[in-house]
Order: sequence, then structure tokens, then C-alpha cells
Amino acid sequence: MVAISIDRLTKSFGDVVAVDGVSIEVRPGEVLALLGPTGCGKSTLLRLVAGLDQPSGGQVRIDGRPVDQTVARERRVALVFPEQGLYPHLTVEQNIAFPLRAEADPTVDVPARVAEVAEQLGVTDLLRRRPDHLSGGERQRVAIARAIIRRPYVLLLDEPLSNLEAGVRAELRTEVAALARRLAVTTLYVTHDQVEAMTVADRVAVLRRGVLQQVGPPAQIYADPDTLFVAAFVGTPRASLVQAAIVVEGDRVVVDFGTQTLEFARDDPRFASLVTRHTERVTVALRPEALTPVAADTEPEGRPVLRGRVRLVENLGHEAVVHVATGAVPTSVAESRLELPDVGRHLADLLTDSSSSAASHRPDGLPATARTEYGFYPVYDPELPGDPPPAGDVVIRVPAPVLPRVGEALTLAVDPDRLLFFDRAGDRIRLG
Ligand SMILES: Nc1ncnc2c1ncn2[C@@H]1O[C@H](COP(=O)(O)OP(=O)(O)OP(=O)(O)O)[C@@H](O)[C@H]1O
Repeated sequence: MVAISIDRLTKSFGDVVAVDGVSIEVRPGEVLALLGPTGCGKSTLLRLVAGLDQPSGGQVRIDGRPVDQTVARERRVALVFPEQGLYPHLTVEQNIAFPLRAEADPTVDVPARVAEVAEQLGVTDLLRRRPDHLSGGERQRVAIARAIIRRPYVLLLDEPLSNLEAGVRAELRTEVAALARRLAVTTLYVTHDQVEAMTVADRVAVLRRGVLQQVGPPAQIYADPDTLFVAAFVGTPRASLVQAAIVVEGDRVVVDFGTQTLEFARDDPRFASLVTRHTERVTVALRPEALTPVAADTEPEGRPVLRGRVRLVENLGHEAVVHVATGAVPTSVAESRLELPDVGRHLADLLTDSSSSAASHRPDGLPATARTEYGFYPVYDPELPGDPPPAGDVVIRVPAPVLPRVGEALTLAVDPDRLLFFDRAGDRIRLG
């Protein structure tokens, strides 16, 4: 069963392709988050489903029926924006009732329905107030109540919590998710906030420049990203992205970071997909849980190590986020650059620089990226705009109370099964 079928949907505005051949199927009652940076086409996609815009190509089907010829009002969808146009001169009760009154269906008991949705949204005590006497969170509850009063088949939420202060947002996002499930209403939830997407949704669809990158349950999007963009965009703290070359030598596969290497047995079936990539340039995404501090002189069984020095300790109370300079060179996407819609360069160029002489471009002040015996000079391209990336930091989490100090040497055991490799186009190289 499919509630919303989005089939090769495209929308162009002049030269801008806001939505580029996106196909997604949303199941009945499912909450699907559309996640991506600003300008990636989330709102446009939502507007196409709502019928507020016409697609340049492709089709939307709601409950099995194509809706190309169906105007927004008749699509049984309700749309909630962050800037809620609640009518200031009407009470909460009148605002919530408004869509029903406008419909004037004599079979509907309007007061009973208002009481029901007010109860569901926890705004029963506010019914006599006017919108300017409500907090931002209360206004948003009223807006959602108004949206669901017509019992829509599909609920479309466009950054519904973006104007709210962090505490209220956290509270409301769990409520909204619980409500959508209780009502069993199929919901598309647009957000640029990955934490919001991961906590609210049954599945998350990640968009980049109008192109769908991946759709899957939050845990899968996090642990098994299809693209470097997804790996970089999802996760707090973000994954550390570092350049490496793959070298196959004798009975070993070497992941060469320039100053350090990780080595694996060539005949280990997990690394078969690396064996075929001798001399290839890759990006390795290291999530904090792939790295565990160990005593300096240990060689943990089956786990190679990276060594580094603590550069920064962000103490969060229960744990610290620790930045460790390893001398590796970050993939030259500051992640923020990946998020911009109009970088104007192919992702592959942003990820690694292919010219072997480019090491001479290395500006002063960046880590010495000593040549290893495998001859890999990681490259930082100073021509790219933006701040230089932090010097080869990898980020780990350390539980309180014993925290490392800035300048301290750390040895990090690497969990091979949690390493994420990406080719020059930003596509995942899956290990066996
Ligand atoms: N009516 C329009 N005319 C021209 N270009 C548009 C129009 N609407 C959107 N765009 C462009 O389409 C692209 C996608 O915009 P969209 O609003 O869908 O992105 P978004 O992911 O929702 O971003 P945000 O989170 O900032 O709202 C952007 O480059 C935007 O400038």
C-alpha cells in the first residue's frame, strides 16, 4: 500500500532545477522527513505534493490516484508553515473551526470536532484566547489543530518548529510525531535540522540540490549512508572526513592518510572492495564511535590505531567532544560547502584534488602532511573559498569524568567495521 507516490518529479524555475527527478513512496500512516540544507528543494517538493505548484515533469499520486488535475483544496492535504497565518481577530476556537465553517458541511458537528482536536493538541484551555496572547509553541499547536480539523489524508509540515526556541522545539517535535502516529495520518515533514528529522520520522529522505540522496529509517541513514553528503550531513557531532589513498602491497591493504596508515589483511573478505582500488584516492568518514581511546602502548587485537594530540575539548557535562589532530588532511569540503546549493564545482573536485603536484600549493600553517612510504601527499586546495578546514582533526566522544587535556597524546583504536569509505564522486565504497 502506498499513500503518496512521488514519481520522477521535477520542477525547474528557469535555470534552477529545484527538484530533480525525485521518486519516493510514502506508506499510509508513515511520517517521512524531507531533510536537506537550505535550497535543496524540500519546500518545492512539498508544494508540488500540496498542489500549490505544477511540476515540470513526473507525477504525484495520492492514495493511488494521480492528482495532476486536482486542485490543492481537493487533494485532502493540509499544509502547515512556520509562519502561521492565524487570524488575529479570531479566537483560538474560531481559528481551529475556520476550515470547517468555510466548508459549511451540515453533517459535521463543528464544536465537537474542535473540542476533539483541541484535546489532541493540548490547547483546550486556550480556546477563548486570541493568537497574540499565545506563546510561539501554543500558536504552532493551534495551527496544527486547524490543519487536521478537516481530517486530511496527508499532513504536510514545512519546518513547523523552526521559529520556536530550542526547548519548545524539542518538546513539540516528539508531540507532533506522537500525534501523527495516533491520527495515523500520512505525514511529510520538511526540516533542515537533522536531529529533528531523526527523532520525528519513521524514514528520512535526504535531498541535495534537488536530487534524492537516500531514503531510509533514521538508524540506517546514520550508520549506512549511501553518499558522502549523507555521511557528512547526518550525525552530531559530525563525522570526520579525511583524505586517504588505498595501497595494496603484499598481503596488506593500506589506507594511507599521508602521516599515518591503517593496515588490514588483504585476504580479509571485508576489504575485498578496497583491494580492487589500488592507488585510488578516497575519503574516509570517521564517526566518533569508530574511534576508542586506548592506552598508548597497546595494539588492540584486530584493530589498527591512529595517533594524535588533543586540540580541543568541548565539555558537555556528561561527556566531552574531543578534537584530536592526527595530521591527516580533511577532505576539502568544509561540510558547510557541501551544503551550499551553488558551489559550481563537481563534488569530486571538492572532495579530493587529483593533481599530484598540488602538494606544493599547501599553504603555510596547515599540518605537515609528511609523505608516507606509499607516496601519498594529501592535498588541501587553498583556491577553494571559505576558512581552511581544522588541521586533520578527528572527533571522538569521551564520557565524563576523566577527560583528556589539550595537548595530550592519544592513541585511538579504529573499529574497521565502522569505517565509511567514499570514492571521488562521493559514492559509498561498501566493505564486505
Ligand atoms: N518561485 C521560485 N522561483 C525561482 N526559484 C525558486 C522558486 N522557489 C524556489 N526556488 C529555488 O529553488 C531551489 C529550491 O528551493 P526550496 O525553497 O524548495 O528549498 P528548501 O530546501 O525548502 O530551502 P529552505 O530550507 O531554505 O526553505 C532554490 O534554489 C530556490 O532559490
